[in-house]
Amino acid sequence: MDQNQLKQLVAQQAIKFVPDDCIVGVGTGSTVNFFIDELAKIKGRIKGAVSSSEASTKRLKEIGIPVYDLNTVGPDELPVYIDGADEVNHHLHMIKGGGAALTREKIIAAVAQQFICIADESKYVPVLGAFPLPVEVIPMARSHVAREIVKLGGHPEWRMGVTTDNGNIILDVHGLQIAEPVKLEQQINQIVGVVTNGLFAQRRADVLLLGTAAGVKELS
Ligand SMILES: O=C[C@H](O)[C@H](O)[C@H](O)COP(=O)(O)O
Repeated sequence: MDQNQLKQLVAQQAIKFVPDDCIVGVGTGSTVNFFIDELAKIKGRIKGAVSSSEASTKRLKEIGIPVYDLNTVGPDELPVYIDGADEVNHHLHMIKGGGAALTREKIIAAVAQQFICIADESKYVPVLGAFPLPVEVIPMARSHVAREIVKLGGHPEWRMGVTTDNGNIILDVHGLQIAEPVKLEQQINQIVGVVTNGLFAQRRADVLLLGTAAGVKELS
């Protein structure tokens, strides 16, 4: 099976976590795009979605799924958030933000009762950090944040030409072997000018659906 087939497989499995009549949290990325295709097949049994990016919102609307403003949706109405990851470890800590949607993703993940991560097996790693850690930064703070990240041992690189849905820039931090994800997530978020970073460790996934050649493995 190729990578896209594995992504489709986990997207199909994720549907079983979507209760009837609910509002479902929808992430961003190529794996989630397969999930949106699956949602199209069951759209009659859900109320709608909240979305973590303009790109996912557009896809959801195209297939006729109503997209709610998160401010009008409480945790009781949001049983599940489904999203991909760039890397995930056995604690279900993740690196996210390869598609620059990390901040809205983290906000929806904070509200949802359950976070289901869907990923193909290439994303499953023993130690996070080979994938450069995305950090969303207020544009005027770019150089300051970059200098502070160097003090933490990282090598930040400005993702040129990319503006997030929130009007900010992304620094991709190379060279980190992330032994303590919760601590590093906090340290980077404390730098003035950082909106948030792509470590999802304080709020990790509750369930990982991992697409492998032998089928979908469920870890929790
Ligand atoms: O900003 C993007 C998100 O965090 C994605 O969920 C992540 O990059 C994984 O995307 P993909 O499913 O395309 O590998």
